[in-house]
Amino acid sequence: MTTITDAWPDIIAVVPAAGIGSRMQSGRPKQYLTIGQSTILEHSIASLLAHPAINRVIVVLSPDDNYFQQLPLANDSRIHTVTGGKQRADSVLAGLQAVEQADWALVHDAARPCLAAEDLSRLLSLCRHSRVGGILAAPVCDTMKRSEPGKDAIAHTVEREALWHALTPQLFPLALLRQCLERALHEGAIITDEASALEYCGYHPELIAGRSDNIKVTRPEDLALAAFYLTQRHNKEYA
Ligand SMILES: Nc1ccn([C@@H]2O[C@H](COP(=O)(O)OP(=O)(O)OP(=O)(O)O)[C@@H](O)[C@H]2O)c(=O)n1
Ligand SMILES: C[C@](O)(CO)[C@H](O)COP(=O)(O)O
Repeated sequence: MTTITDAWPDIIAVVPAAGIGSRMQSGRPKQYLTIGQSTILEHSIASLLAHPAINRVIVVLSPDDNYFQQLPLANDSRIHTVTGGKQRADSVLAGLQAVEQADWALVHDAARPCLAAEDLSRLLSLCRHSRVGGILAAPVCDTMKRSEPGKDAIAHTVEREALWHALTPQLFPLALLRQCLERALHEGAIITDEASALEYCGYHPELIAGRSDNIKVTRPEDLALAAFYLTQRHNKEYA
């Protein structure tokens, strides 16, 4: 039986999908490349809508996007679209500013199609006890080097204890995230994920250890890896 305490707060998902995927070197924006019968964007959104707490998604599109309207998603009443901006953070803020009412904002890259249900569930549990929110992240396993400025030469090794790869989704109180992003961008801060906007404003978001196969499809070799992970996950053949 579902009691009041089991009810989820009002969560809006925002999916930044307005990039051009230049590092992918493909003929179309990478979020519209296909794995199996679906685009990377569709896989990413499906992983969110598979959770009972997520029933509203704002997809942030490039003003030049000619692909989204061709997808079945375009007719899904749970999904709305807005136009993005020059940088990822501008696109995320555009999505957040289009939200009239929600308690929490869950931001997930369109380019991360391999999100596991158990990781999403563990991240979402933050909204039952956290006041700041947090992110999925994977502990660094390789030795990390910093290069000499402008040279492919090692300056020094970076201590990897307590070093994490930030992933998405990232989950924050909507009002707090919107306020921090607006301030950080207005003040010219370099913001590459939502957590960095909160850090800029003095907050310390929680880290939720997530699977390292929640990859962001960024370079050409990532597409086959994402297909492998999705095949493994769904025991289906994604040709
Ligand atoms: N102005 C931008 C830039 C990026 N993104 C989205 O943010 C996510 C992560 O960004 P990234 O992997 O850098 O995507 P691109 O910017 O498209 O890739 P590249 O930097 O190679 O051009 C992607 O889903 C991308 O579509 C966005 O919504 N708006
Ligand atoms: C948000 C992110 O995926 C966390 O690692 C990453 O910062 C996106 O960076 P990008 O250069 O916009 O892909």
